[in-house]
Amino acid sequence: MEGEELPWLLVNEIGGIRGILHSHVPFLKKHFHLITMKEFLENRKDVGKKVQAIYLWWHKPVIDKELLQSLPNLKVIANSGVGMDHLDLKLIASFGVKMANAPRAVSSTTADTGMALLLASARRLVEVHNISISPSMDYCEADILGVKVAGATLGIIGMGRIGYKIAVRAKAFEMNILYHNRTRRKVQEEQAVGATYCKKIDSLLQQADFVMLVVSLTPQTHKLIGKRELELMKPTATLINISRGAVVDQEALVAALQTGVIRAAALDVTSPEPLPRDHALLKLKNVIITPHLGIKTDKATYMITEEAVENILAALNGLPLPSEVLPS
Ligand SMILES: O=CC(=O)O
Repeated sequence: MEGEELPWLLVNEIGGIRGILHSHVPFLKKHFHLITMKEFLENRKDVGKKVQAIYLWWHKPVIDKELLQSLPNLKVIANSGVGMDHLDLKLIASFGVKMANAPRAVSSTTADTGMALLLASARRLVEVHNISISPSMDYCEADILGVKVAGATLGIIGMGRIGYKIAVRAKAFEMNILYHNRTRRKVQEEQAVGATYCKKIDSLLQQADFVMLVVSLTPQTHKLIGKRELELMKPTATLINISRGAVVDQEALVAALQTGVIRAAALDVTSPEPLPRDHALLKLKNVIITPHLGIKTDKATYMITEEAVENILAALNGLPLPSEVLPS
C-alpha cells in the first residue's frame, strides 16, 4: 500500500473548513502516510498504534486525554501556527509527546494582517467600499474622512517576532512607535525601528493613536484590555487585535465603541470565533472584523507546513526540534 513504510501522520481532514489544504498534500505525502480523523475513528485500534505524529490545522483535531490514550506511539504534535493556547501542554507532555509551533513561517504574514487592519480602520475602507458599491453612491466628505497614519503613534503590546515586524512596517509608514513587552528589546533593536519602550502599559495606552495587541493568550494576558484600560485610551484611538479574542474584555469593548470611549476597533480575533450572528460587535459601524486571517496567505500556509514537517521529522529521528514548545 502506498506510503506504508512512511511514518503515519494524523490530520483532522483534507480540505473542508478544518482540513489541511489540498495543495499541501503532495508535500506531506513525500514524508508521511496521511491518515484523517475519520479514518482513525473507523478503525481506532489498528490505526491508533501506527500514528506517530499529529499535524494540527486550525486547532483541529482537538487533543484530549482520550485521543492521547488511543495513540500509544505518538511522538510529536506540530501546530500550524504560533499560539498554543488551545492545547493542554502539560497533559500532552505527560504522555511523553513533544510539541512544536511554527514561529518562523507566521511572523511576516501576521504582521501584514495587523497593518492591513490598521490601515483599513484608519481609512474606513470597509465603510467606503460599501458606499462605493451602493446604488446611489451618495456621500459627503465627513462620511469618508479617515485618520492620518503618518505621524500618528502606534503602541504595540507584545514585541516578540510578530510585534517587531509590525514595528518595521509602521516605521515605513512614518509612525511613532511605542511598545510594551515583558522584557525590553536591545537598544540597537529599538533604534532600528525607532521604538520607545513603555514599562507600563498604561502610559502606552494614554499616548497611542493606534494600540495593537500582539501578545500570546496566557492567564496573565486574559482580559488584559478591559474597561479601565479602554478608558485610558484616547477617544480618537483605535484598538487592533491580532492576538486572541480573550485578551480583550469584549463586553467592555462593545460599550467603549458604542459610547465613543475609543474611536474604532479592528479585530482579527474574537471570543468565540466566529461570533454569534446577533453579537453587538457585528452591528457597529466603527468595527472591522476579519475571520482570524492571521497567516492565511498561500506562501505562509505552505511554509507552516514545511516548518511542521521539519519539526516532526526531527522528533521522529530523536533530534532537537527547531521550534519545540515546552509546558511552562
Ligand atoms: O493565530 C495564529 C497563530 O497562532 O499563529
